[in-house]
Amino acid sequence: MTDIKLQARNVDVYYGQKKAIDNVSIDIDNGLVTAFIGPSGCGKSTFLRSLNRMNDTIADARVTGEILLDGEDIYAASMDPVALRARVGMVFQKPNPFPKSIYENIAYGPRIHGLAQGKADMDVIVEKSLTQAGLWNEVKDRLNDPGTALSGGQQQRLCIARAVAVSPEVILMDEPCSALDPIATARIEELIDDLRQTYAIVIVTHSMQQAARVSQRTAFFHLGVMVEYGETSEIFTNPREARTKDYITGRYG
Ligand SMILES: Nc1ncnc2c1ncn2[C@@H]1O[C@H](COP(=O)(O)OP(=O)(O)OP(=O)(O)O)[C@@H](O)[C@H]1O
Repeated sequence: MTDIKLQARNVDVYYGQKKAIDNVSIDIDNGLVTAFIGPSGCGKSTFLRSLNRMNDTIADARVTGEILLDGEDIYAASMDPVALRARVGMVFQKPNPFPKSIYENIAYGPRIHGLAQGKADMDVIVEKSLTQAGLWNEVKDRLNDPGTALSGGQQQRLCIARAVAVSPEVILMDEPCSALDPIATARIEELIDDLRQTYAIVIVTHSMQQAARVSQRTAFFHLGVMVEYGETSEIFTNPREARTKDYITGRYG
């Protein structure tokens, strides 16, 4: 049985006159990792950003169609984009900790969203978030050190801890390992598998191997169109569309 978290219906995304996403409809399930793959410039990141209205921050970007979170239209006038981005969190390509302490990196979001009753409560949230991101043991004795002093892989786990600290429902990841070495990448991939028990996860990746390792569903994009979407194992072993097959067999990319 599927448990749909996000539904996109006939979504187009424009940058000025240019259409970057053309009529994409997709259901994204709870409890699963969904990977977006496709050649550079096919619109993966653009579509990902439409799922939590990050495109609102780009001056000439425009989204049409419908995106529903638990059946609720995220582009409705009544939807507060800041509250939405707490529910649908995002982790970026390059780790981007705030220039603050490790503790403050985590505490910032819960504080602005009023999620902690006091210091003791905040300490619990900080510990829980860092534990979920697999970072607690490495940083528990230096919570006042700057987040930027951590290694790249640790910084990315700090950013994941920051996203989970506000109790999101969905986590969007835009090539979260592209700046990391193979060992740090493996840790993030393990973490993604743990996190999917709690959050719906959508990951954009350049790496087909990574998509095959971490995801249960894969959507293949090409030239702004979602060509094919299905079970990851099917997409990689038995794609329906010739364009998918050409991509996964390395004919272009
Ligand atoms: N801020 C922007 N303004 C104008 N055009 C943009 C903007 N961002 C992306 N585009 C264009 O939209 C198209 C889709 O880009 P997007 O970054 O979403 O693709 P992508 O599949 O994520 O690519 P990559 O894998 O290289 O990151 C491209 O033609 C790109 O040039």
